[in-house]
Amino acid sequence: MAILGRLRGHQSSASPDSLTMADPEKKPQMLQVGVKEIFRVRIIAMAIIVSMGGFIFGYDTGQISGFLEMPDFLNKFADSTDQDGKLAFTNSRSGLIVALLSIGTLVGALIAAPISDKFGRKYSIIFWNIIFCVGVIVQIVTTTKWYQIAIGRWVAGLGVGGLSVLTPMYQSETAPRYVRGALVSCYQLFITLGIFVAYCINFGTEADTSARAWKIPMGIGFIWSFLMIVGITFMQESPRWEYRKGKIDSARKTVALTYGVNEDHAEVTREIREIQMKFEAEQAGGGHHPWYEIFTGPRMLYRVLLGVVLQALQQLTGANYYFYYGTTIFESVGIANPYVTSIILGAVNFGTTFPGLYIVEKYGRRPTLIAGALWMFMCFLVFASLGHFALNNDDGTSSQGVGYAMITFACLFIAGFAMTWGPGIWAVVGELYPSRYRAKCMALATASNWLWNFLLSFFTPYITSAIDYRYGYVFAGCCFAGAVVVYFFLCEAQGRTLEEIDTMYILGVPPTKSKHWQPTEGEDLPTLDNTYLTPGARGINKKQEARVPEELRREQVPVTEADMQASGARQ
Ligand SMILES: OC[C@H]1O[C@](O)(CO)[C@@H](O)[C@@H]1O
Repeated sequence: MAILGRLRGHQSSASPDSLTMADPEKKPQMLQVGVKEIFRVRIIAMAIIVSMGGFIFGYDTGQISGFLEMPDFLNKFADSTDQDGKLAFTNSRSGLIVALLSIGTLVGALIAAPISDKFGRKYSIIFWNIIFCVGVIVQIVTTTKWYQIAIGRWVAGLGVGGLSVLTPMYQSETAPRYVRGALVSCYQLFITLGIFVAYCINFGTEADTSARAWKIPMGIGFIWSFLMIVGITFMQESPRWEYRKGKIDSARKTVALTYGVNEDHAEVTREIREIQMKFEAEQAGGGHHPWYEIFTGPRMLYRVLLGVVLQALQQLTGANYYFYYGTTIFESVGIANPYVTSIILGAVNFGTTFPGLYIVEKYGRRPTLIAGALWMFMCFLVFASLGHFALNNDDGTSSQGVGYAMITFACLFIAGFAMTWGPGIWAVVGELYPSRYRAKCMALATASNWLWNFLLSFFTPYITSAIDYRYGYVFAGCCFAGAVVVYFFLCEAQGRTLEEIDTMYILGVPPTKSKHWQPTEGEDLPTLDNTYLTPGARGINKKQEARVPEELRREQVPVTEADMQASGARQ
């Protein structure tokens, strides 16, 4: 309910008051946001269908640790034996099989932005799903070639990577503004659901020693892609993309549909006008914005680096240490059925992501991420110390009690991650950039997430062999670093419009003071990307204005009272 209140707060601070005060006769019909507006069929459908992109990501992540233990998979592809003479993978082979998906995702994420700008969000989503299916086919048709599995995982990874940029982007461009944050966070929720379902399926097929046992969970991957492709064909294209391509009527229709109102409703007029102004502002500067502006634009280098570092740190917290190697880790601490342990980890991850969606709205980005990082730091310290100092008895046998304690701390860690850094980083990175650079910057930051995902999954077997559970201290250090980075560099975005956030970065508002920073009068004009193009209109002082680059000041697109009245959106 508090989230609801907050949404209402956004709504009222953004518009209706000024509308009604200026012209009490002609009250524009701004939407009152309540439970009915939030839980509409179209919004739920968007949350489920489009978040399938996250599900596919999570399912693939969860599947692999099961494969590495599966008798039939080992029979066909293992290249070594363990101390007990049982078939096993060497570090390089298991590392490659696990990690190639991440390399593919990295490439997929990087090329997703230009493809989606050219062909649209909707068709790109279908395209990346098809690529994912091709990757699955390449893996499934082999019977003996381990490298075919590796190549297939790389191709499937391209699809997962493309979807990891497209899903949050489509959702944020299409969702009604009052549920945008929650919808984007559903992406992470579905990642965790995918991991959990994969663990359950791994468990279900564990006893199956038949020759094709491993192909069942892999083949099931098709189902999710199929559902997403079918579902998305019934959804509208992103109105922002359509507008840019000149399909203005269709864009208006989509906005009306997503808000559940008529096309002449003030909400629709306002949103279409904002899209229009943004577009015109870009055209005013010649419409050509070379890619390197993402580094040279106003405080863009700072923001690109921040996004890249935050996404890297989301991986360096060490969550995937558990998700990729969970079964292996818990077998080595003497837990009888590692599949059961994985299912517990997956369930904790999924279950605690729900409160995560609430927490990030209720307490704000900075406190959530800082507290989460410190909590994860503490959990890894204990986990690593237990593993290194207490796990083995003098006679070399594992102590089950210590093993259980380690699992408890692993669960506490995962709960902390799922409530904070899991969904939180996708949300804050999406808020860092002005619209015209968003796709490229998000692709770069997402690629950083995948790069570290790859590096960690590939090197983890080697590092664990070398330093055993002391590896946990490395993650603990990174979690601590995460708290420091957020404290010193991330501005509080809670309750702010994207334009305000942009202004805070451009003006260099100190992150520690950002929560209470108040733009001076004039702030309320819906100048969108022009935030930094219209410093005067925002009432910022001379010193602050001087920090806005000259050429951007010249690009100013005036927004007059008359303009707003004509649009019927604001007065
Ligand atoms: O929930 C855990 C999962 O979340 C991610 O960090 C993505 O946000 C994945 O890399 C990880 O497997």
